Amino acid sequence: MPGTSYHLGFQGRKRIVKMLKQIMEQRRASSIAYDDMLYCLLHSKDSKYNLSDEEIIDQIITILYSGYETVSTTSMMAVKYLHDHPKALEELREEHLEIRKTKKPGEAVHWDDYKSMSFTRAVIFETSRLATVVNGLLRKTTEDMVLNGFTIPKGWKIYVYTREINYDPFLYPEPLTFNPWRWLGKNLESHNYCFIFGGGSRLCPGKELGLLQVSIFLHYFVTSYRLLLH
Ligand code: HEM
Repeated sequence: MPGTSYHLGFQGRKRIVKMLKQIMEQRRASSIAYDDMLYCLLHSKDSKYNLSDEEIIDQIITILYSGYETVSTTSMMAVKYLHDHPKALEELREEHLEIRKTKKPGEAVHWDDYKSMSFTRAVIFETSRLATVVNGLLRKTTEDMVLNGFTIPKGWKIYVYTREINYDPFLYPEPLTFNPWRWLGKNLESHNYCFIFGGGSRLCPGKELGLLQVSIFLHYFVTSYRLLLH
């Protein structure tokens, strides 16, 4: 219906599809070997992986949307929570200043540095939980299912509302408090109720990339800037 967000979303999608079709035409007419995903999808050597234009466009839109909105919102909310919780900000800064001590000025951080950022990872998980950047997961029943006495018929689409799980006081005591320390040493990430990155065979394929991007953003943010209260 015109005027609704849903309608605007559809219009936006039409514009992106048009742009992607133009880019694909230009790429097909060009002999340049681009080092990106669109090039790989257009030039798949194995016919088993050949996708139609429509499927390629769907893949690119999925990656653009899933990879952009999640990482940018998590980074923004982490800055907000750190601003509101100076102790957490201080501990995070210490973790990153320790890493900088092992580097020359301007030297980039490496994979091992990223793996050592345990408090940073806890800050990101706590941010994702409290802000619930992704509200829920979509699934479809492949057979009749009985849950708590209710039958969900085969073929129904289900929305698993993960905010409800993220705020469950039995799983996360004082659920509305920003407490990154709750994630340290307890293996909460691998519990079967932790759906921050989804679960099962549809688990977010960009999980580690997303965590890496937010960690690197926080590294430069806390080692290059100071947050002041006004
Ligand atoms: C903090 C960052 C991110 C969060 C919190 C996040 C969260 C999620 C969640 C909850 C799902 C649904 C999984 C399920 O249904 O079980 C998902 C799916 C997906 N994510 Fe992420 N994601 C993040 C970053 C990324 C990045 C960086 C990429 C790629 C560049 C990405 C690509 C995808 C794709 C392609 C899917 C669909 C997978 C499928 O349906 O099989 N995500 N993500």
